[in-house]
Amino acid sequence: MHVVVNAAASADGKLSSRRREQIAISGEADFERVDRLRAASDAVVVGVGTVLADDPHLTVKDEALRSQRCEDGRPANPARVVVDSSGRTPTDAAILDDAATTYLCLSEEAPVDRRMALADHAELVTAGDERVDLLRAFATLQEQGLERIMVEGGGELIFSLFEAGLVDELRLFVGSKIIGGRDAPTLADGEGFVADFPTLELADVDRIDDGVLLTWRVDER
Ligand SMILES: NC(=O)C1=CN([C@@H]2O[C@H](COP(=O)(O)OP(=O)(O)OC[C@H]3O[C@@H](n4cnc5c(N)ncnc54)[C@H](OP(=O)(O)O)[C@@H]3O)[C@@H](O)[C@H]2O)C=CC1
Ligand SMILES: Nc1nc(O)c(N)c(N[C@@H]2O[C@H](COP(=O)(O)O)[C@@H](O)[C@H]2O)n1
Repeated sequence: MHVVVNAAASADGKLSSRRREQIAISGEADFERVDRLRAASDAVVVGVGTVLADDPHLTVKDEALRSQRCEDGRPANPARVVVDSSGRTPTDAAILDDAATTYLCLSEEAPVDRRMALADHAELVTAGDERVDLLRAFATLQEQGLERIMVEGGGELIFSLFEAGLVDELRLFVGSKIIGGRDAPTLADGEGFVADFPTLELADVDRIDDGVLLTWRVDER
């Protein structure tokens, strides 16, 4: 399995505002790059915080890229995955439509009524007692044949994936906006590290529009 975290941060390092509303940090060229990365992936992963904030669809937008996937014998869109301990994903969320298979990674905490409501819309994976055990959940995804994984956020999930040692690569677009706010989400939120900080090796720097795409490989821990 190869896990790529892709996100867009403002010049001051925020993924969105303190209102946790979706903000277009990427410009047209970067959104096209993100679309190509989605098209090259077997699954696109987000945390339930992103589903509740953004109601994302997480499909490939370019029809030519979807057609190419079909010609290659793959589904038109990659699978979608939500990390959602207690099954808070609304049943009318865009991510649960018929455009792609969706996996909901739950923990044992998820109430039976939520499981029953969601089972009609998604494949349910249970891993972990309270929060989702990411190592076990990702192992189950791999058993389903999902090898090329793209994670789109948000900051809580990205921190936990670094903590679990699951990230192989980080692609961060830094855009030309200042968002500010001490409570605005950043790339890696959660508890934060105080020692054993994950370290990165810079692989590429590309200018895109008025921003910069930084590609790092994550060192083994
Ligand atoms: N600019 C960008 O590229 C992007 C920006 N965003 C922005 O980020 C914000 C949302 O991010 P955020 O609030 O951090 O939410 P996340 O999308 O990171 O989801 C976090 C939630 O996932 C659930 N979860 C379950 N298991 C785990 C685990 N092991 N580790 C971490 N989380 C777990 C938790 O909810 P529970 O306990 O209920 O399971 C947790 O609160 C929005 O404002 C959105 O717009 C999002 C993506 C990309
Ligand atoms: N790459 C990128 N740049 C930005 O500026 C963004 N705001 C995001 N957000 C992510 O994209 C998801 C929306 O996907 P759909 O268009 O609905 O398919 C959103 O939920 C964030 O994960 N990404």
